[in-house]
Amino acid sequence: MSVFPQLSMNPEVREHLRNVYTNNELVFEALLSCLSHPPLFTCLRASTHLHSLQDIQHRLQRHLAQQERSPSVYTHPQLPDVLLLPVHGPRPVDPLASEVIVGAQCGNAVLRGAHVFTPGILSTPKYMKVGEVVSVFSDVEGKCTRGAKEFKGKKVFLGNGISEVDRSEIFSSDGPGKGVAIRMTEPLYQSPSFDGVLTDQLFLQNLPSVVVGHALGPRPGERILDMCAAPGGKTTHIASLMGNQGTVVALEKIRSKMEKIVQNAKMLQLHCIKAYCCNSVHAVIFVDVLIIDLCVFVDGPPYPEESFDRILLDAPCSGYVSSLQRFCVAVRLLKRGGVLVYSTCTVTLAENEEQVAWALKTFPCLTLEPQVRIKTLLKQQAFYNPELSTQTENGKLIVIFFFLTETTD
Ligand SMILES: C[S@@+](CC[C@H](N)C(=O)[O-])C[C@H]1O[C@@H](n2cnc3c(N)ncnc32)[C@H](O)[C@@H]1O
Repeated sequence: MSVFPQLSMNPEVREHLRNVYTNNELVFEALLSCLSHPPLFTCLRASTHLHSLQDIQHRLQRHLAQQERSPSVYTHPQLPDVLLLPVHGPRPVDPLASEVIVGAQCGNAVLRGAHVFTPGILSTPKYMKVGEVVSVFSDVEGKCTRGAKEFKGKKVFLGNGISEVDRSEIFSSDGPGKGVAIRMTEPLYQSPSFDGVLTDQLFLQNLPSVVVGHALGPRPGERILDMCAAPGGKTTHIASLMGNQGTVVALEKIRSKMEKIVQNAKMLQLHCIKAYCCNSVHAVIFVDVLIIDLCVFVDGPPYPEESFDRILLDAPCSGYVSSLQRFCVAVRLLKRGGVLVYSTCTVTLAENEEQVAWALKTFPCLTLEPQVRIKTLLKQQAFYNPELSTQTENGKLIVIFFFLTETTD
C-alpha cells in the first residue's frame, strides 16, 4: 500500500533519470516509489572493535525487551558489523483534528523512529498546550511558514503524539528550545528510537554507507585518508574495521562539522582518528625525495604525494571544478597499489560516471575495479584481497561506489 505521494520532480530531471535507468519505466517507477517510503529495516553499525557482533546484538535485544519493544534484532547475511531492526508500517492510525506541521527533514527522522524535536516544528494549533494529543504532518514541499497556526498545503501524515510543550515555548522570541516537543505515541511507521542507546557500541548508519567502508577494505596499521569526512560516519567505520590500529586522517573544511567527527570518534572510543579542519583541495604538497623523509612524521595536512594506503572520497554534490580538484589531490596522495573509493549519494551521471570517466582518462595510473568483484568480496566476507593488491603494484586502483542514502536500503 502506498501512503505517500509519488515523488514529483521537474520534467527534465525526470527524463534524465529515466534514461539512466535504461528507459525501463517499471524499474524507474519502482525506484521512485522506494524513494518515497521509509526503508524496511533500520540499520545499525556495531562497534566490533570493542565487542563481538553477537554481544552487541544481545545487549540491544535486552535493552529493547526492557522497553517492552519487540526484541527482533537481525544480523546481516554479508556484512559482519551490521544489525537490522524491522520497521513496522504503515500501521492503521487515524489523523486527528489538531495538526502539527514539521519540516521534511524532521519528518524523515520521525519515519525512522524519532520523536519530534522543537526546532523541526513549523506550525501548531493556536492554543496547543502540554498534554494535547496531536497529529503530525510533514511539509513535503517546504511551503509552510514557521509560526503558522494552520497549513493548507501538501502534507504527509506521520502519526499521532502528545505535546510536551506549549505553543508559546516553540515559537518564543528567544528562539526554539532543543528538546522533544511531541512524543510520538502512534507513529505511522514504528521503529525504536536510538537516542542515547548503547552510544559507544551502535552507530545509526544507512546500509549503503556501511558497504562503502567495506569496499575500501582498510587493514590494521594502514594509513587512510577520508577527504570529506564530517560527521564521521564512514571515518569511524574505517577506524573500527582497522581495529583502532593505524591512522585515519579525516579532513573536513567546516570547523563546526569537524568537531562532530572528534565527538563521534571519542564516543566510539576510536583513538586512531586524527581530524583536521582543512579544505582537502589543499591537502597535498610536492616535496622532493630528500624532504619526504622529514615529512613522514608530520601529523596534519598538507601531505607529500603517495602518503596514504587507501583514500575515501565521499564527495558532496558540488560544482564540477571543485569535484575534479578533489579527485586530482586524491590521486596524488594515494600510494602505488593503493585503493581509492569514490562514493556519492546521487544517481546523476554528472556526479558519478562522468567524473570517473574523466579521472580514468586523466590519470592512466588508475584502474577501475568492476563492482561485481566487490560484491563477490563482500559475499565471501573477505574484504581484503591480496590478489587485488599485487595486481595494482604499479598503478592505483579506483573503486567506484554510488549509493543512495535513506530510502534505498
Ligand atoms: C557527503 S558529506 C560526508 C559524509 C561523511 N563521509 C560521512 O559518512 O559521515 C560531505 C562533507 O564534506 C565536506 N566537504 C566538502 N568539500 C570539502 C573539501 N574540499 N574539503 C574538506 N571537506 C569538504 C562538507 O562540508 C561535508 O561535511
